[in-house]
Amino acid sequence: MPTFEEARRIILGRLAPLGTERVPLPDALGRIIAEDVIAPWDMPLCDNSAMDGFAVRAADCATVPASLAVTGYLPAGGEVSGAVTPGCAIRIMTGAPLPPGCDAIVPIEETEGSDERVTVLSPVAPRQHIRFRGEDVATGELVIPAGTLIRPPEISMLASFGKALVPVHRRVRVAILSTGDELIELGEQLRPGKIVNSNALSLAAAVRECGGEPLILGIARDTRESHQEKMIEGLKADVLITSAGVSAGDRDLVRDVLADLGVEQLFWKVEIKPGGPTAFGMYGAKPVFSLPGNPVSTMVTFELFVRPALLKMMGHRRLIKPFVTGILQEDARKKPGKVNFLRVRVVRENGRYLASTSGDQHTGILRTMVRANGMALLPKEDSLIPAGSEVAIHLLDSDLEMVEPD
Ligand SMILES: Nc1nc2c(c(=O)[nH]1)N[C@H]1C(S)=C(S)[C@@H](COP(=O)(O)OP(=O)(O)OC[C@H]3O[C@@H](n4cnc5c(N)ncnc54)[C@H](O)[C@@H]3O)O[C@H]1N2
Ligand code: MOO
Repeated sequence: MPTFEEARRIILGRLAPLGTERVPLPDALGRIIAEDVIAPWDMPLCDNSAMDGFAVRAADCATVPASLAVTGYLPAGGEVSGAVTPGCAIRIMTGAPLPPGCDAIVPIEETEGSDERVTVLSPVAPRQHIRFRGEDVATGELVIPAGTLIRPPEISMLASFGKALVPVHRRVRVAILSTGDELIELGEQLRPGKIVNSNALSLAAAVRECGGEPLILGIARDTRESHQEKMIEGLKADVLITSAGVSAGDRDLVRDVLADLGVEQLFWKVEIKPGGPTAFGMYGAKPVFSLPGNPVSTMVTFELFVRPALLKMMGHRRLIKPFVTGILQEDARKKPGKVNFLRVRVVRENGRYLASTSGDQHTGILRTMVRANGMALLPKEDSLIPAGSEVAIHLLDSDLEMVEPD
């Protein structure tokens, strides 16, 4: 039985980034850029003013106060019409192109005067408050290397260089199939023995959260025919995730039917709890994840196995959430033999992560997952991890690092 790290290596070893597409710039947020971006022109494109004030010749202001005649006005977006001549200044706004003849900008606060004449009050150094052509990026420079995650700053840079369409790795299309006769869909009348197909929705949300496109296939009933029909549909997507029907029950048909359809199983069962019965296979180049049905196990195994896989397929290089070291706040007990992921509530105090159990750790208890914002790794052979021990924790949400305003 593989450890969870071995299982993840098997999965990632089989996957490669999907192809690329060109998308409108506003839609590129969160995607991975697929080609290097080289600056097609200098940025800024011309020398311009960094301040609202006056374009001057520094030599004219060698001794202050210096009185100069105002001979023009250049707003941002304005066109240069005349030069700054000796003894003169041009009123200029931030971003306006520099008129010839000037070699410094004096901020308005350092002057006084009327529309016709200005008095410069403070000493002026040549080149002050000028943004020079190409000082940000020069033509031909590599500004965004392929493989970069597109965030608002990359959007800004791409927009500045006129890139209306951006080459990015494709979003992964992920088919989600729930299995089981006990399932009803959200909105249907609930009755004893039936449960809402919540896994389809939590999985779709998790897929969307990491940038993929979920395709919910609905419910396969506990017959081979129903499984087959839905799985054939699901295998048309880039990835198929099934939930439930993967342990030892007499109706656990998932692995059998997948095998009949030509999915090569690479592992079944991983040395973890929750999530032990997870299976993984490949259908050609397409990964197929068979996650256990308990909603908690479904979400934990998504985190450990599916998220890194989807990220890799979408061109990401950083695939795995890091562990932080936390301090366990109470004793934790487990059976030896498997790594356990303890659902924990983590708080940050004086730079340390303090982790308390979020409650009953049975896999059937969903509330404990809702309360958790981390998963603490309890080592395979331990049976008692005493309060005060250091544990490795995967943080599940970034909200933890935020603080409330005073
Ligand atoms: N004899 C054994 N029994 C079980 C084993 C085992 O090794 N031997 N493993 C247990 C473990 S661990 C888990 S986890 C579960 C996983 O079982 P399955 O993946 O086959 O899932 P089911 O038994 O069909 O369902 C488990 C549980 O989850 C509920 N469920 C299923 N689908 C959904 C859904 N779409 N949305 C919400 N909830 C769902 C289902 O009703 C069950 O309560 O097996 C143990 N048994
Ligand atoms: O894998 Mo099951 O999730 O241990 O309960």
